[in-house]
Amino acid sequence: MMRSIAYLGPVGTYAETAAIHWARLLREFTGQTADLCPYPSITQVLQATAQQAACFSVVPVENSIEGSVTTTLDTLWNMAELQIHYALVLPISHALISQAESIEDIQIIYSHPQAIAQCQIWIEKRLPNVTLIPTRSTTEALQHLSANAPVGAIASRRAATLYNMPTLAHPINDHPDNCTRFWILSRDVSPGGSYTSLAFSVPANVPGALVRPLQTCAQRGINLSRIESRPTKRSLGDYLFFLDLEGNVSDPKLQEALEEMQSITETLKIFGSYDILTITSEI
Ligand SMILES: O=C(O)C(=O)C[C@]1(C(=O)O)C=C[C@@H](O)C=C1
Repeated sequence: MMRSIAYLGPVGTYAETAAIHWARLLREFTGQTADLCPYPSITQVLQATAQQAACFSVVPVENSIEGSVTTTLDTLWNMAELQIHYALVLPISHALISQAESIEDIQIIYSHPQAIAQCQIWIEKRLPNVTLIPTRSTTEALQHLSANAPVGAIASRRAATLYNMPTLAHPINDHPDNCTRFWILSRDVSPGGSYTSLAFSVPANVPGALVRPLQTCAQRGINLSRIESRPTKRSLGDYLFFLDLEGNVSDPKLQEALEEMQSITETLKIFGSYDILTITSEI
């Protein structure tokens, strides 16, 4: 059966690279083939699977330099249907792409805010007066390039090749080991694995409101590998908490912790248990 994988497009994004790797892994694991469907925003990528237009959504969730991709976390919180099947960690290496004669000629740089943030020090040093304009993806930025305008885009070298555009500098990310974690989500129950992700809101902003849910894990020796807070958007100072735990939902210890957590949180959403794969091969 042909399946479809939704990703943040257009063709040439880092999310597409993650989706291509996922299509390969899916073929290896299950023998199933999949076609790739680009969407213009992360929200639409997630909605595609929630609304059954796609079987999987591939979305960035965290970057080693810039931290969380907040659109992914905020959209998932409002979407009960999706479960994480795998996490893929990909190396991210940015290029400055432009038809300008030299780097110093560039007056405007377009890119995805995450990519701009990952190259802040380089931009400050080489182009301190440049105007930075956010786009919905790194390859969307390439659409603004022109031979007659002093503009540049930050995207991958793969994107530069695909769109036949010159690379003026590479790599320009501020840290060489830059990598982004992507989640592969589906409506099906997650397969299980070494990590469990969840999010909760707390009943009231009172002492212990956060510590009590965390203690359910600490008391059972369950390691917390990540915690992130996001505003509930209900009122200032009111937060949701996203946790990654080491362990599988089916572990009795984790089951007990989650049952207790359920009783002391306002809303608890469990996004499933999955394994993390680090991708080093090129596509
Ligand atoms: O714009 C892209 O190419 C994306 O795939 C999005 C995205 C992100 O949102 O984090 C993915 C990886 C990089 O961290 C930069 C941008």
